Amino acid sequence: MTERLYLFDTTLRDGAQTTGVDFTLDDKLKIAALLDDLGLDYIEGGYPGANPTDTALFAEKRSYRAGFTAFGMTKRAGRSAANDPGVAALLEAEADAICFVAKAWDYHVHVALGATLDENLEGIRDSVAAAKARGFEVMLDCEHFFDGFKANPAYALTCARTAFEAGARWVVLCDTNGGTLPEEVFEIVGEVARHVPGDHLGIHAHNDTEQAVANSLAAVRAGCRQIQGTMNGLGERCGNANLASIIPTLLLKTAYAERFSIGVSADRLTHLTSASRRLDELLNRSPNRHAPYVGASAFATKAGIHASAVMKEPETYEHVPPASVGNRRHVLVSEQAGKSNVLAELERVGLTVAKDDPRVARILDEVKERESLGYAYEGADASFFLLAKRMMGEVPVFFEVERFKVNVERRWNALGDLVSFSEATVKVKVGDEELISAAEGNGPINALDAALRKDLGKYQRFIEDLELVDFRVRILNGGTGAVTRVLIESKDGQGETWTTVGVSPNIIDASFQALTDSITYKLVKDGVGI
Ligand SMILES: CC(=O)SCCNC(=O)CCNC(=O)[C@H](O)C(C)(C)COP(=O)(O)OP(=O)(O)OC[C@H]1O[C@@H](n2cnc3c(N)ncnc32)[C@H](O)[C@@H]1OP(=O)(O)O
Ligand SMILES: CC(=O)C(=O)O
Repeated sequence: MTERLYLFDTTLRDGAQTTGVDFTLDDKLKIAALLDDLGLDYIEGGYPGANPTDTALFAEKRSYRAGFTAFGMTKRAGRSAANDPGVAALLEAEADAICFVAKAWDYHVHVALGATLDENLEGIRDSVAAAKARGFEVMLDCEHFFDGFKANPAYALTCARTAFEAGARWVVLCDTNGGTLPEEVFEIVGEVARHVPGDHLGIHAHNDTEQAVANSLAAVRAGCRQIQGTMNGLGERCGNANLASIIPTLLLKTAYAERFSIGVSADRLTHLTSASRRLDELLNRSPNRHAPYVGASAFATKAGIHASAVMKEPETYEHVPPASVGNRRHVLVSEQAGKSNVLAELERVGLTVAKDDPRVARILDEVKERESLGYAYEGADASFFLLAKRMMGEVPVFFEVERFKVNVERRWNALGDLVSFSEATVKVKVGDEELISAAEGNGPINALDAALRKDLGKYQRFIEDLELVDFRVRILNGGTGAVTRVLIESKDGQGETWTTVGVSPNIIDASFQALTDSITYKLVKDGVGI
């Protein structure tokens, strides 16, 4: 018989306190739908009354499987809950649950609130009771609980007990400053669980010593049955406990899976990677490649010795199957690679070659030689595909670039503003036909890209839907010997994306290589013949 653990997501509330993150109402609705789809038990939407977005979010009834939760402060000292505008906004919220925040550290009560310890307890008691009387499921976040417990255990415990006795379903112990260590969390939660039943206790851990996940798990082992966290670890300062790490750990690691059950099913777990990446996409943030479970590198193998074993049995270097979290295995080709990496990568890009085929060793040598010059194929699948296909003699010469020219000019315009213009000219040969195109752009690469894709003769119709979506530049070696690596991400109308690489001491030249590789890849992948 397993015990139920409840997952509480605060991406939309504590996650909104992340530097650089601003949610619109539409973002919040999309993210809430993603979280609900995963099977979380509670979604904390925000703080009604604090800002127009959150007020609008809670102005209408939202229908989620999860308990939709409004967050806010307990009543202020010197007034009743009924006369506190902040509490009133919460009581009016279209929500299933209310999560109050209250101080649990005597020092904070004195310094931050300027209230007495009893006034703070009264704030907890009256606010919880008022929300409970209105039919909400009520929770209380005990802010600074662990620091408060270390300073004055009796008072911190009294705060927790007061909330429980006033009717709070959950009393959440917060490591607000994020400096508590797992062994301390374990010990303190164990102590609290002797006064408030564990199935009413939650943990809210911040990541300031990078142990928010470990602290949450320690709290569970010590008795807490609700875990608060955020997707991708968003949150104030260094973030909150990352639910994208906690959820698979609870489901896939025997020590937890045998003891506990959660609302996320094994089937929903396979949506985790896409949920994590969609969140980043909505926030316009690059996904963390190295994120456990969901990162692009979480199941990537670079070292030749590892790749050789992974090709025989993936479990040799994987702690869980990548598909269980909706991620995938990736065997990279780099200068750390052996033939197994090349074979795996060839297979992944759809090229089947026998291990003893002499071309495999030649491709590996070429990759290593090029990586020593600054190329990186780990993130440039399409250029690797073309390199391998070219070495097999399977890439036709669709077009040859005879020359190109780029002009960048800065000048005053008629309105008296200083503006810059870029113009490019490209001369290509397609079969026997010579074509010259010119184009303007908002920068030299943009102009070059536009000129190159303006007229490719008989191939033009095949590249009309090609679009450049990202452009990344890295300077290698530094100093006078510096070379530039450019990675270009392209996309087409079929929704496919691919990345190509170019390297040169000259950034325009490196970009041009990546651009021409991108066009060639598009033609090859779409099976365009000569
Ligand atoms: C640990 C956490 O993450 S808690 C979540 C914190 N989140 C946020 O603060 C984001 C949203 N907050 C806001 O938009 C604003 O702070 C508001 C609307 C809530 C309040 O704004 P203001 O009324 O201008 O107050 P301000 O933000 O300057 O200060 C907070 C006030 O709340 C009081 N307060 C803080 N915590 C509590 C509490 N748990 N119970 C009662 N009062 C509290 C403080 O003493 C301070 O009061 P003071 O102005 O009389 O000194
Ligand atoms: C409530 C909360 O976010 C904290 O104490 O960190």
